[in-house]
Amino acid sequence: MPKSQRVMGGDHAIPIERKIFEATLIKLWRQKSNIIAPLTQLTVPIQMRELVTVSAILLASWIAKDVVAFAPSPRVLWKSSRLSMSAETNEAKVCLETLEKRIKEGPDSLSSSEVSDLKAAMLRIEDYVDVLKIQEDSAAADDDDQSTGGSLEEQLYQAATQMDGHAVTKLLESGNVEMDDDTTNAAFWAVVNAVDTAEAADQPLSENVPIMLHHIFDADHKLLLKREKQTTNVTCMQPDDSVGVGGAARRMNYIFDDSAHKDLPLKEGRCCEGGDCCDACSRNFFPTFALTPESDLETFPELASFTFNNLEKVSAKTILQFVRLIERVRRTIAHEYGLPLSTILPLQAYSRKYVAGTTQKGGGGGEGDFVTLHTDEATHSGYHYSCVLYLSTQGEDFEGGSFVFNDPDPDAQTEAEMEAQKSDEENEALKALEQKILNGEELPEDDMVIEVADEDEDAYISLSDEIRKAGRKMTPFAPTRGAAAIFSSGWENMHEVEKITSGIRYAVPCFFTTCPVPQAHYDQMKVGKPKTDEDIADDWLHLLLAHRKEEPMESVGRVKELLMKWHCLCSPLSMH
Ligand SMILES: O=C(O)CCC(=O)C(=O)O
Ligand SMILES: [Fe+2]
Repeated sequence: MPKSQRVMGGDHAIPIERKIFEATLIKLWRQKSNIIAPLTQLTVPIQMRELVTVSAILLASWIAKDVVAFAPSPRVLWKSSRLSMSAETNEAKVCLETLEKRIKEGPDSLSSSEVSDLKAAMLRIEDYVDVLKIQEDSAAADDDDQSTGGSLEEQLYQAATQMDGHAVTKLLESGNVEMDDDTTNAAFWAVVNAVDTAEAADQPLSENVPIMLHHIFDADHKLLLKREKQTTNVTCMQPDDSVGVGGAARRMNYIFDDSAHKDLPLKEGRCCEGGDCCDACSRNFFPTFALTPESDLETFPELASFTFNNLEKVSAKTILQFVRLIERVRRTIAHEYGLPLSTILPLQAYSRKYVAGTTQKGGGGGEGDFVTLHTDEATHSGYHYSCVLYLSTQGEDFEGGSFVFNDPDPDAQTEAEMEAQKSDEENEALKALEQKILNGEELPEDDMVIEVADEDEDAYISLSDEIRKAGRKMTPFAPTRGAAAIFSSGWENMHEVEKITSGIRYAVPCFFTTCPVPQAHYDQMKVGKPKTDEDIADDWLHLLLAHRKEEPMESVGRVKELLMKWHCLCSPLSMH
């Protein structure tokens, strides 16, 4: 029987208007952005019963959450979209009736027993879903999909949500259809579900996981190209080691105190030690690098403190989301700087928490309320391209804390010029005075005061700030959640983070290198570069997704391997 007939069987029609649900869902969507991701699945045409069942689960979880914490896992959502039995739909109907009451009569209209009934019904719906049956259904439906699959967009959406990597590849290769935001998002949650299911069953990951991830990463980058971007081209700079004692010290690899950073003698050109950078440098701002639900700390709580070194308690959805964002940055760098994707690897990426009133512990990622002026490539010679992705919004989550590019001010006078100007002005004034005296003019009292500089008494600026900003041109950028700055890591892009005066600021700095990994390093690995999609799936599992407790040395080894194999994990075999 074709799948569409099976699903649409009229006997179990549910007497609830689709449009009521759509309206309610849109309302909820606005109110609760943390459930937006699964909801976006509903904007494409889907079967009435699927819609009703998914709606019931989403709404029920939303209501139950107001009373007790309860949320359906993405796995349940995914499975629920495949329900086709009358029993489940009856449960869904009961849920919906209770929900309708709640929607009509307001949040307090449900008694606690109705809430527990609702929760019990939810659990029963979950129980009805039989993984094996779903697999059989989708296998049986495969052929039917070919003939009755609807528009290409619908077919793509179906294939993506069913984790049918090969069907997605075929449709995309036809060149007649692309993954839009909804399909990409649905595909992402389908992957999360597949990973969670495999983990629960202690099964290896299917080859469809990397295949779908490659398509998601491709789509993410194409979709980003349509969003706003502001680019400023800048001249690449590097330290000029031929100058002075500082240069001699740098030639000996002596590391300088940061307070001297802005005074480093520089020359034009890219340093890019050991790598292969583009010889043009720039700064790029993307106000919506990540969409709101993608950087939501309620949906992805572990994004706030993410490090590849400790994934033991991090959910697969957050790990996948973090990787997805970092890969979006990597692809953007390749695109912006015209570099082959395979030549760019992440060297470091983590979440950084800034707390007002704290001091930074150590140079790296500890808490603190500011970051002193620095150049990323000076911090690590392998950092060639940088990105900071923001998870908080200035003015909402914290005050202060602007990201600032700090450049020499071309219009600023040097100290010698300032002195010369001062004495010129003094001389002029003296000459004028002399002339007046020679002319026998009477001198008003004011003329006895020689005005040499404008002093604005009101504009108070601390001495340390005055020194910090003297002769510098500051270009501040106000962080907002989901925004990102991507820039070349050289001395042309010296930057700092201004002191945060209140609140907490979360950011994800990530640094990329163009230094090639020597083949010998791959050869030393227990499992070398992946050769098949199954190999890539195994690498995903072992390097990122298998939750385990590790000794520090184990995790260092794993992260090193992860970063070296990043390109292999995140791009299809044909691009390795
Ligand atoms: O948090 C920021 O805005 C910038 C952080 C930064 O510059 C760094 O980690 O190198
Ligand atoms: Fe930095």
